[in-house]
Amino acid sequence: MSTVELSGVSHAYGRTQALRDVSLTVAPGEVVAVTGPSGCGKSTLLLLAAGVLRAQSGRVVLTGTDLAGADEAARARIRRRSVGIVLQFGQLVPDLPVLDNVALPLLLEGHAPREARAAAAGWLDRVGLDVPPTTLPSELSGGQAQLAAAARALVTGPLLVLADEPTASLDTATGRQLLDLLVTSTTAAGGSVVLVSHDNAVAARADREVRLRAGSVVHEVALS
Ligand SMILES: Nc1ncnc2c1ncn2[C@@H]1O[C@H](COP(=O)(O)OP(=O)(O)OP(=O)(O)O)[C@@H](O)[C@H]1O
Repeated sequence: MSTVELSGVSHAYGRTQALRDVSLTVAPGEVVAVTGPSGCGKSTLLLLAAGVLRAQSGRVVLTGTDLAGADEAARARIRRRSVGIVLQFGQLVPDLPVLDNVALPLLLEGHAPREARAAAAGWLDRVGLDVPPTTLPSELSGGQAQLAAAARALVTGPLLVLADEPTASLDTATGRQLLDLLVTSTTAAGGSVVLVSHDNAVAARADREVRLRAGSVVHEVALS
């Protein structure tokens, strides 16, 4: 079973056709880089794969479930269980201390608060975010927020990590370390990673590169 499979997916925002007839299958353990110029549809592809956006045509099957037949609550459940998402600007819950932000996916899955916070503290440590656990997202730098978002994405041990420019706000060395952690911790457990990036160093970390232009796949190349 593929981790995620998009078949002939198209998506428009009003009159802007963001994706046209895109197909992409990501196998267990595979790392795929989605590249291409600004506005070519990379983020839209990621949001469709996560079931955040609903495909207007075509099919998205996420960890064996056809999302077309899943309502918003069911899609949120699959996402919580199987997907870790790192977006460009962290997108943490503003009112929650950073430790609770990272623990949140486990708390929503019914884990005991103590256990969830201990796991969250472990991931904050692994991503290298050294701030007091009561720090609020507004007190973090952009790079620190990105590290916290990565910890939150990894805390559940997801089958699929979707990362949109995950190293954009980080210095080169920290970015490389975070990328290594995202890839090795996910693939070691048989999970897959889809990385959206402009950065060639990020794309080079993938097994396969899928290049988009104006909403279509224009190039696909195996990197290793
Ligand atoms: N919420 C939205 N409402 C309207 N148009 C949108 C929305 N999100 C994206 N678009 C448009 O859809 C197209 C694809 O956008 P998308 O964000 O997927 O591209 P991208 O490749 O991720 O860009 P970037 O590299 O700049 O982040 C663009 O033309 C963009 O302007």
